[in-house]
Amino acid sequence: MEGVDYLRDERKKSEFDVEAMKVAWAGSREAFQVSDRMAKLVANDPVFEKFSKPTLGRKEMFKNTLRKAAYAWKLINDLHLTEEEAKWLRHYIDEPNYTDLQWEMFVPALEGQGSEEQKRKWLPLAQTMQIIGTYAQTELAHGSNVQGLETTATFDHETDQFVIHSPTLTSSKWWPGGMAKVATHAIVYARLIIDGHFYGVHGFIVQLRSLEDHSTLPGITVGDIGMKFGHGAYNTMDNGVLRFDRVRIPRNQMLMRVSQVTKEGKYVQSDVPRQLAYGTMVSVRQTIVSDASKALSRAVCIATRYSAIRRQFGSHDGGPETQVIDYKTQQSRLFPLLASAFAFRFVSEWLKSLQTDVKQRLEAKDFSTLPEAHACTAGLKSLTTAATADGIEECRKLCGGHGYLISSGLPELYAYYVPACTYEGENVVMMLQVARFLVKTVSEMSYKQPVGTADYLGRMAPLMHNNCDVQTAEDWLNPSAIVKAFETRAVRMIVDCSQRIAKFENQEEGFAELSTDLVEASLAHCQLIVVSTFIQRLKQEIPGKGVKQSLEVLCYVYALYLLHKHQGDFLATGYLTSKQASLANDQLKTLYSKVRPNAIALVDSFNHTDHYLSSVLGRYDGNVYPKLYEAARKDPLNDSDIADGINQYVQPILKQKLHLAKL
Ligand SMILES: CC/C=C\C/C=C\C/C=C\C/C=C\CC/C=C/C(=O)SCCNC(=O)CCNC(=O)[C@H](O)C(C)(C)COP(=O)(O)OP(=O)(O)OC[C@H]1O[C@@H](n2cnc3c(N)ncnc32)[C@H](O)[C@@H]1OP(=O)(O)O
Ligand SMILES: Cc1cc2nc3c(=O)[nH]c(=O)nc-3n(C[C@H](O)[C@H](O)[C@H](O)COP(=O)(O)OP(=O)(O)OC[C@H]3O[C@@H](n4cnc5c(N)ncnc54)[C@H](O)[C@@H]3O)c2cc1C
Repeated sequence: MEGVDYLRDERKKSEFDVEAMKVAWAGSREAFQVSDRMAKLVANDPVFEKFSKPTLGRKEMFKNTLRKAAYAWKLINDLHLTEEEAKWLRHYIDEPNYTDLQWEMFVPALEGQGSEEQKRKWLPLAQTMQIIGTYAQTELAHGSNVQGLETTATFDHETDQFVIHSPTLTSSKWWPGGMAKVATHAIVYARLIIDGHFYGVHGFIVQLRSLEDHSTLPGITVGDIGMKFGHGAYNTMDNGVLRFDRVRIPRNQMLMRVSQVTKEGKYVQSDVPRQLAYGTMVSVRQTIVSDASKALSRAVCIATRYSAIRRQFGSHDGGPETQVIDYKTQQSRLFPLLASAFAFRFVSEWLKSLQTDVKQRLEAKDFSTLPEAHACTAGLKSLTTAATADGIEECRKLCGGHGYLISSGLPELYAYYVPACTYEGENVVMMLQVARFLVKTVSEMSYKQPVGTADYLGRMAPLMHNNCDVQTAEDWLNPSAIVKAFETRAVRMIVDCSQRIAKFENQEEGFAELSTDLVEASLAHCQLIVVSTFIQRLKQEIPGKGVKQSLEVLCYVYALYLLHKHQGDFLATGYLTSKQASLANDQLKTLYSKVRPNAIALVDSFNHTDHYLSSVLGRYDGNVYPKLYEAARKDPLNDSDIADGINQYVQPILKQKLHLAKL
């Protein structure tokens, strides 16, 4: 039997309706149709071919990506694609480039932080790509600490302009995507100075390049920051360094939704919180959570299909060896990742709806849910990107030696994905933001009832004193037992930290001293959100034979896997006995055997095309070995029998050996 037959047999074992599961994964039939259409459009167009990428040099690779981005823009216009379709099209092209910054950061920054007048002027230009923008916040010496940025924007009364300046080497803008070679404009974050007084960091629209010939404008020095981790992965992007030598921009190019500077040089703070200036980061963090489920599902799809094809040991009387997916150890590494992909998918949908709600409230001048939205996006960004990056690497290992080949698709995916742990808020820094929110919520509870994702903190008394009543492994198949366990663990960890901080004379010092425990407490809170969201999603109608049941199994796998992984927390907080933790682990093993027959169908439900996966190991048809062989044959080193350099550097050594032998 060949890999093709193995996957065919696996698909026959499925206990649920795969087409219905595809819809559940996508969120709705319409969402499925849009993404499916765009995936096929990209996969079937030779312009978007990407197998040659690993063999290209940096310049060729960059140019190739520019060509694809230009072609994609033409398709978007020629085919009159909707915003949603265009987003999926860019996603499936699967090459980081300047358009990510244009659509995910530059346009949202104009939308979220521009005044109505500024939006009228700049948005049409950006939306039609008459200008190309980037988001220039991070500097050589400051990224996480936004208030520590050094670039200055000094108001000049006489000319009614701001003077944008890089006073030091360390103030050079460093990292912004698309900035080195493509962006014509940037939203530059700088310290606003009026009459020698500092008014905080604000965003300014600054033109970097001529719209006529693309040359850099006077006073601007811009370039690429150099090659990044992984060959093809993120090197299609021109992350840049940028310096300003007293560049002048009109006053009305400071983003003025949150605060304004008048012609007289007066600083006016609107009646909106200054944190709204960080709004672009909040909205991108939500997109990053959604992207995590896509990246993890991609790695899991490859590792699961290959695990069903790969056989090692266990052959008796010349029969076939055991499929590696049947090893319990393989299942215990793979199936929690499969479950996590679904969990992240559902939490990202929930986060999107939370954000829509916050946006509507902001328009009505209700800012009450802003801190919670910030904590949720920051925390879930951190949780999902960390788990996804680790998960991709685990999938690579699950594929044994072949996982190390570029043709497996996994090394490039990892290298492309791992910076998500750093950009848009370094993950530990983000978890500390969650901790601030939680500690503050606890400290305000005497006069303010916690709501939303923190409402369980308001049920502190019972949660602090109750004990788990699970007695059998079966008892763990109960959503309320699971939620109660996660709530209790989180509440006890948060309260413990809060009480210990309160003992410090200086609360900031206490927070810093306890920061490692606080990060763990924040993680417990965020895991509770993901687990609860999964459980809530299952309360909704989910059509299709066996779909809901399969998702229920995955939900339990996700929750009990976390419980097992963090059993130290659950035991230390005194809610569980070691016997109950061990029963959870027993149940987890039973659940793996329920996932097993459905594993291939579950990864088919992601609806990933072979083009998107770009993996010989993850091919839909399972024809792995012939295609691995074919891919290897295509390596440039195999172009000739005697490679360049052999005659020059190897033959002389061999000949020298002959000479020595004669002696
Ligand atoms: C191809 C890529 C693959 C996948 C990508 C997929 C999708 C993504 C799409 C596109 C992206 C493409 C490529 C990535 C490009 C990357 C871009 C970037 O990285 S841009 C730069 C991002 N930088 C950061 O995120 C910096 C992180 N730092 C901060 O956010 C803040 O400074 C920090 C939160 C650390 C706050 O520091 P602090 O000094 O404490 O804050 P401050 O005094 O300013 O504020 C205090 C007060 O405000 C609260 N607060 C902070 N932030 C927010 C917020 N955003 N909203 C609401 N409230 C906020 C803070 O908690 C505090 O509150 P309290 O006073 O304690 O109550
Ligand atoms: C691929 C990529 C693309 C990017 N694109 C852009 C872009 O388009 N525009 C842009 O402006 N920026 C961009 N960035 C920059 C990115 O946003 C920053 O790198 C990120 O915000 C982290 O900041 P940092 O580099 O200053 O890390 P640092 O803050 O210096 O982190 C270094 C270490 O210090 C720790 N640390 C920092 N502060 C604390 C604290 N208070 N408590 C405890 N530990 C702490 C961190 O946990 C980390 O371990 C990009 C970065 C990458 C990698």
